[in-house]
Amino acid sequence: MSSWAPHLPSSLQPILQPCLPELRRRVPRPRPWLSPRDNGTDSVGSKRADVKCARASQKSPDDYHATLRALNSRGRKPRKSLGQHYMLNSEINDQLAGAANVGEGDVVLEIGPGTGSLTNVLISSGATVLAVEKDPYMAALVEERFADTGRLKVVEEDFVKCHIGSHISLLLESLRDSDPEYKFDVPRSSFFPQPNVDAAVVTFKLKKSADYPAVCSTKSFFSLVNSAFNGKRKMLRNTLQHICTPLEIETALQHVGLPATSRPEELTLDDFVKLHNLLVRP
Ligand SMILES: C[S@@+](CC[C@H](N)C(=O)[O-])C[C@H]1O[C@@H](n2cnc3c(N)ncnc32)[C@H](O)[C@@H]1O
Repeated sequence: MSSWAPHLPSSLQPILQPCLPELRRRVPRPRPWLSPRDNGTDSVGSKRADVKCARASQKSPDDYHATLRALNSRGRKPRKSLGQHYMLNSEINDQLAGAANVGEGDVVLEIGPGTGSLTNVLISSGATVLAVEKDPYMAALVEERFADTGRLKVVEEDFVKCHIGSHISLLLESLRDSDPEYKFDVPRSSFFPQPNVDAAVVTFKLKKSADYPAVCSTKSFFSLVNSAFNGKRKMLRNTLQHICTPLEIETALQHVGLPATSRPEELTLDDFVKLHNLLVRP
């Protein structure tokens, strides 16, 4: 029998590829969606009909009452410490899945599924979802909700600390200088409980290594940029003192054609690359 090889979205391939052995172990091979007329064939036509059937059976509104019912069923109240603001607008979840171009056969990593409102849309789009949820009550709730689909594996862990997280940190490195594309606003009234700010959806495209600026060490480059922005609005000659002396920083800034009093928000990516290559020896 051939091993299960889910189609990975191209942007996630470099990241999820190393996780595939683990995904194969943890996520069961998706069960076929059985429609009443299903005759066991695996033709494209029957697959489409099956997905349609799954969509119809999966769709239930994740509105205010359903969310409250789900939380009450576990005796839970939203926890501020876990940022638990649940999405009440299924149209926004549809738009989210659309913005990420999620389709049949994709494998999606969802961090913090909560009650599963977005999970519902992802699974209905034909994706297999690997969800990492820190709250054990929500992990159990979402696992049960989609148990019969065979398309969800829940890992009850803190994403920041879990094994898959270490692979994804590579992804985040690639996103750091990748241009985000603004998609749409999500008003605060779409969430329960309502947060104090509105949200926005942005997409990122991973850069290929060839697109990266030529720095002698990616690690030390990101470390320098992080230190610079940690002291937001502070002069670089003060925030980078753990790398070299204020005089050396001022001299390097002048070499790049910048004032000795420069602050991080005044530098372009190219300026940071030049500054790094002057200050950090390989
Ligand atoms: C803002 S809610 C979003 C829930 C769901 N996606 C929705 O739109 O309704 C955030 C979810 O992430 C979970 N969460 C928070 N921090 C987490 C972490 N470090 N690792 C995994 N899950 C986390 C919370 O328990 C919660 O279920």
